[in-house]
Amino acid sequence: MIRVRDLVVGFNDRTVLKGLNLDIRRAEILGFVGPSGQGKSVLTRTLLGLVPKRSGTIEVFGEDVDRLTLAQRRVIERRWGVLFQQGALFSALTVKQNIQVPMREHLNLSERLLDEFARLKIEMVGLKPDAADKLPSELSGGMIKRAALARALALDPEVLFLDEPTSGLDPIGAGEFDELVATLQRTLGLTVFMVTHDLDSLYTACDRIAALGDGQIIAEGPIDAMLASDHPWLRSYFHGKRARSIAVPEAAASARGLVEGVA
Ligand SMILES: Nc1ncnc2c1ncn2[C@@H]1O[C@H](COP(=O)(O)OP(=O)(O)OP(=O)(O)O)[C@@H](O)[C@H]1O
Repeated sequence: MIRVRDLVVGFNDRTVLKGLNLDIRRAEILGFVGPSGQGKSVLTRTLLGLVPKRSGTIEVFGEDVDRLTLAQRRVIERRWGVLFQQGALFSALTVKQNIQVPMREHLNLSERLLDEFARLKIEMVGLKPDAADKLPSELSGGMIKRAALARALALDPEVLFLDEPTSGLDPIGAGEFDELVATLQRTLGLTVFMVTHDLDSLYTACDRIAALGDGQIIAEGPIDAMLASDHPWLRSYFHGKRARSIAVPEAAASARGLVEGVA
């Protein structure tokens, strides 16, 4: 779906991505991890064409992005949806109006259809219908994320880019959001690229994980491959103190389930 080869991206005298290779496969949820400040957001923004690359190739839907005309580029932009880290809803617009922004930009629809489609997206992300006319300031953190997701889905994208979608949510809210993304991915056949620091998301929602370190992919594969890696950062990330509280060994987890079940 997306193929990145030898990608180099930098700012002034700092090179952030140093010959990075990555494939995002159709209909998978790919989790993207790595230490802070390594360039996860920079990669996302480069894939979206918001940051220029120094060299390398990016193919999206089989097309080399360097060879696209402006019109072709706009067609591709309609095929992806984006949810940035800072929610980024327009604060002066209601949820419905926010969702309709990309629709108005790319489609020529009647007001009646715009309302109908917005209503549908609101329902898809599990918000109540009355959320439509609320302003972002009237919503909880979890509802804002859902509204931003509804806007990312506005044009029925094939690929969804999520930059730390669960940051700022409590564990229950984060878990519910992961479940929502996984359900939407399955029912709509979406391809999802998700930058995350959330270990729970990696365990429960992601089909594959790619880890960034020193400007390149240091490991790529299902969670088991991450757990087996002996790269120092991956070891401390997946086997550290925080990780151990989540990655309960299976036997212990089922035993605990039994005990809780009895109680
Ligand atoms: N527009 C820019 N101009 C100059 N430097 C930038 C720009 N955007 C990002 N950088 C730098 O690139 C590096 C990577 O930043 P990026 O935000 O991608 O990290 P990250 O891996 O997403 O971190 P985090 O996990 O903390 O969000 C940082 O050192 C950042 O300062």
